[in-house]
Amino acid sequence: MGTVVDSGKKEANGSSLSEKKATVVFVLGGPGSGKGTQCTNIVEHFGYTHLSAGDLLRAEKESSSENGTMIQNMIKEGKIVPSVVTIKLLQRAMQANNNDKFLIDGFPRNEENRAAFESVTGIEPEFVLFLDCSEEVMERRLLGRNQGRADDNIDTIRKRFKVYMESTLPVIEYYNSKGKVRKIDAEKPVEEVFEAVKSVFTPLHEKVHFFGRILCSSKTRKRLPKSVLPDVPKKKKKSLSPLSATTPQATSSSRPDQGSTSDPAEQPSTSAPYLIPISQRC
Ligand SMILES: Nc1ncnc2c1ncn2[C@@H]1O[C@H](COP(=O)(O)OP(=O)(O)O)[C@@H](O)[C@H]1O
Ligand SMILES: O=c1ccn([C@@H]2O[C@H](COP(=O)(O)OP(=O)(O)O)[C@@H](O)[C@H]2O)c(=O)[nH]1
Repeated sequence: MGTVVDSGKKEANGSSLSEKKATVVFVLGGPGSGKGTQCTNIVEHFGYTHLSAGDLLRAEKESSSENGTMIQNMIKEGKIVPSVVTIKLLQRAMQANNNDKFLIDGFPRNEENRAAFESVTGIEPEFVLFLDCSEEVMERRLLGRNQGRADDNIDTIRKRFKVYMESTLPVIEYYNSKGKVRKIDAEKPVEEVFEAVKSVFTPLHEKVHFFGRILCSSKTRKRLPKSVLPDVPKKKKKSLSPLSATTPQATSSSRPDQGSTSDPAEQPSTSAPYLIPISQRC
């Protein structure tokens, strides 16, 4: 669960996020990829608290005389608000909530956001849900969103795409190099995207720890896509190729767009097929 690397980090009100042992999942993807839409579904099914960095900033813009104008200008220009402001809002929201599972939507947007969040809160994400979508589809969705947002116009949308490509994709690459990215095809209809999202979250909530490994129930195993599980030999017979087991990498890859990790430490046990290393998240 969202690794707490430092229990000494305190927010202004004196209580520590680390003490809450918060599980954090970052939800990333371009503007209009469907982050907010899928977060709503995840909240309903898996009991997370949804924190949209953009929503928090928009609320702060309305209430803060100190930062209101700055936030308004940054959003209008599609720029990234300084980490210190966004992280304070996220910390406050997490502290104010009794839940210990948070979906942080639309953050971190750049390397500075990422490093500052980890250093200030002492929390690393459990994983990063990456909603992958083409600019063409995202642009169409944003222009049809109709929520009266100051940044859903074609000029600002183009600027947001540029910032996303230049600043946010490197963050996704960073987490991918750590095996933490779960990539989803976000161009499909909402329900189909959520089916894929569910297959990422479900094992996390049904796992049973067993000597440092995760034991999947056969029920869970039946629901998992074949590609995320190692092969299960029907009978105990000698394999011609002991290294031929499928690696459970359907939703995670060594780059967001391709491939899989080849780290032997990350490979599943082929001798005990129902026991899967924790790092493979079932
Ligand atoms: N899979 C989808 N297919 C079609 N439209 C979608 C899909 N997901 C979201 N939308 C719509 O696209 C718009 C942007 O979605 P939203 O969840 O607000 O994206 P984000 O939070 O990533 O900016 C909304 O109007 C939403 O209803
Ligand atoms: O961590 C964040 C999240 C959002 N924003 C600003 O808020 C805008 C809207 O972000 P949101 O996530 O609400 O919408 P999206 O662009 O993903 O549709 C962005 O373009 C940024 O200007 C920011 O500066 N930092």
